[in-house]
Amino acid sequence: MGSLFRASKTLKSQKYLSLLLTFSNFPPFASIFTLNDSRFGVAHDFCSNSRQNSIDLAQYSPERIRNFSIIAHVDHGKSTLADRLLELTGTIKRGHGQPQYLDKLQVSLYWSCALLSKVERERGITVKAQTATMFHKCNHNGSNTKDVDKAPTFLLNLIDTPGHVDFSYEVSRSLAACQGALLVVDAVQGVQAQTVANFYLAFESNLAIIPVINKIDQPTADPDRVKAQLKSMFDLEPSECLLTSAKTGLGLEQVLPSVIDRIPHPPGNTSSPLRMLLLDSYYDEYKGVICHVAIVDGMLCKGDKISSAATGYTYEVADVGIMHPELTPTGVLLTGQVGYIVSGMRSTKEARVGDTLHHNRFSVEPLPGFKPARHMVFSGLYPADGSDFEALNHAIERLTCNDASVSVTKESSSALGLGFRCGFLGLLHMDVFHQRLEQEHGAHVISTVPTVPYIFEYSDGSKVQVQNPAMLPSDPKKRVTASWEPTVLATIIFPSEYVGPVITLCSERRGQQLEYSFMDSQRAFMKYRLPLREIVVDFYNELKSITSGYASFDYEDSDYQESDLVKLDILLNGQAVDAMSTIVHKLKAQRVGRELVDKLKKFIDRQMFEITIQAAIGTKVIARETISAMRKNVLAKCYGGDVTRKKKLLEKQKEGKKRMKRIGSVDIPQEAFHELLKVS
Ligand SMILES: Nc1nc2c(ncn2[C@@H]2O[C@H](COP(=O)(O)OP(=O)(O)OP(=O)(O)O)[C@@H](O)[C@H]2O)c(=O)[nH]1
Repeated sequence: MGSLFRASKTLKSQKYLSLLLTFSNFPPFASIFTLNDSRFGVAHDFCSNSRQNSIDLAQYSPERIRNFSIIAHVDHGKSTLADRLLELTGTIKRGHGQPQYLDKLQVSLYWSCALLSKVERERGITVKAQTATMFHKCNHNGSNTKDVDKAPTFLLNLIDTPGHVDFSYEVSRSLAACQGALLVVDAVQGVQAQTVANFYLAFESNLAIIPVINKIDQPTADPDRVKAQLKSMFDLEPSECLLTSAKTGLGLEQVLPSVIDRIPHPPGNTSSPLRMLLLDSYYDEYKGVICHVAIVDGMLCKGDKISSAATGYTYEVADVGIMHPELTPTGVLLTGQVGYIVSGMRSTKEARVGDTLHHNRFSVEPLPGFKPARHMVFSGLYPADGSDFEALNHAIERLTCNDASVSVTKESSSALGLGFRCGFLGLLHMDVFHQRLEQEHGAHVISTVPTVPYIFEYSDGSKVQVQNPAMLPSDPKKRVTASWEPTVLATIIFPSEYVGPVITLCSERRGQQLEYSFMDSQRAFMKYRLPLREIVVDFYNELKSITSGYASFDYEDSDYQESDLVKLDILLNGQAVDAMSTIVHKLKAQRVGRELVDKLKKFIDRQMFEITIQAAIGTKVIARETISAMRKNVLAKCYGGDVTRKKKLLEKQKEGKKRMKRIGSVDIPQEAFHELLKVS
């Protein structure tokens, strides 16, 4: 056997060796790493790359690995806590001068991510989940030891998650690589809507949950109240709660020992053929596509040939390593470890999140993937100047390289020319995408009223999903016989004194109350089924404003419900502007039509001819406004003189204006489109 090992020093011979191992009784080499420590040095020869690197991952058998995530409601302090843990383990320097390291992880290396991170910092939110590997010396029972040298070192993979509801998809994919989660709750605000949503995501994924009550340094912090809430809502024991201040560092020393003690190690099988889960990917100018992966079974070495279970494509691993916190090559990744690979994929579209990658010489049972991202909001994006179409096309391609959750198809509008129909995870996601288009690519875009995916049934029995109001047929023979709209299950938590206004708001938005209770004497908890269309535009802002900013809100997709939907057209001088059409509930059509017409009147400048603005359902006009024409004083040069001459001049002007109205096109400023986005 020894000679067999020696013969396998090069990567080339590895291929033959693995074949030999498959047909012999020898355990495949991955198992050697964990079964017998004394053999590590020998086994290393299989993956000669691992020796070239300063970090030797062979020391970290699954028992010495913990993969965990930090989940919390927005702003409860996940990123700050993550930063402190990175500092505590020496992964980053204390006072590195960049607040929230995980949010800006790739700034120095990857310009495209840097700008995403700029958006994140400007808005103070996490958009993209990030991973960092840390090393921490600790006793097996989780106690920090005084005799540091004797304690084993653990490899900890920390996955930061976004807090905003739009990105709960990111949260669920981060959780797939974890065995435990720190559930961070603000000691002042207590349990909020996303705390509930994230708790259930983690609970359903069978993760060990460690409650962390953060911000205890705040003068109004009330950790006992939060402990009681956690007990009553999630049955989490008060004695299990950690009390911390990520800002001052208070209580942080208990966090990592608790992670090691309470979170199980990754369960994978070291001796099985390689199975790794593709968690995320992004495009780098120099290296190409970089994939974040979790090794579930077996091991991966640089130079290995791998295949995708989803696409069947084969790749050669050109680089492999961990995020420590920048990309750090290790040449190898072993069972239970989380890291990155560079494998020559041409575009992130080949890197399907949730895909199983395996050695191409073995066929394996694919791992359960994630739910694919569901696009909740669709909007048309058009270049403000039609000639910039190619530039916008290029900009969108570049952006979607790093954000595979945006769907893009080309479309054209008679009013705006060629453009794109894009699907987003939510309104914030759409906003962030716009902001990036403008900031990173200097693109000036006009976006159309956001819409949700409706389903329509026609008189000929066909059923179609409609993401663009312009897709509804104008052919009167093809009548709509039934329509359905997507709904969400919304969780709203707010101070009890605002119960009245919240119920009013939800009923105005056609909500159906499912649950209503009090978490404690101060906070109410409600569950509503709401049409998605009603929350994509301005619901959250309005909820915040009626509750003085204290309400929190989260939602999950639910079923489609039958609904009486109509297409509302906007006509300028009798011509429908397709880019301004929208689909609304019949009961709301009158109000929305009136609002749209009023808004447009404010934003369209007076022109040399009269402009009529109408809102119509089919041929029935339901709202109308007129912008009077600018009048040129054609009589300016007539001093006194014959009255018939003046009359003649005025008649001529009237004729000219008639012609203009007919042939003149109305200039619609960009702001008019932006204002329309806010009408719900
Ligand atoms: N007083 C106090 N402030 C804190 C503490 N932890 C975080 N903060 C502040 O709370 C704010 C939000 O912190 P973040 O770490 O960005 O919160 P987050 O949960 O990561 O937010 P998202 O990334 O948007 O999901 C920041 O202004 C932090 O400085 C703490 O322990 N005490």
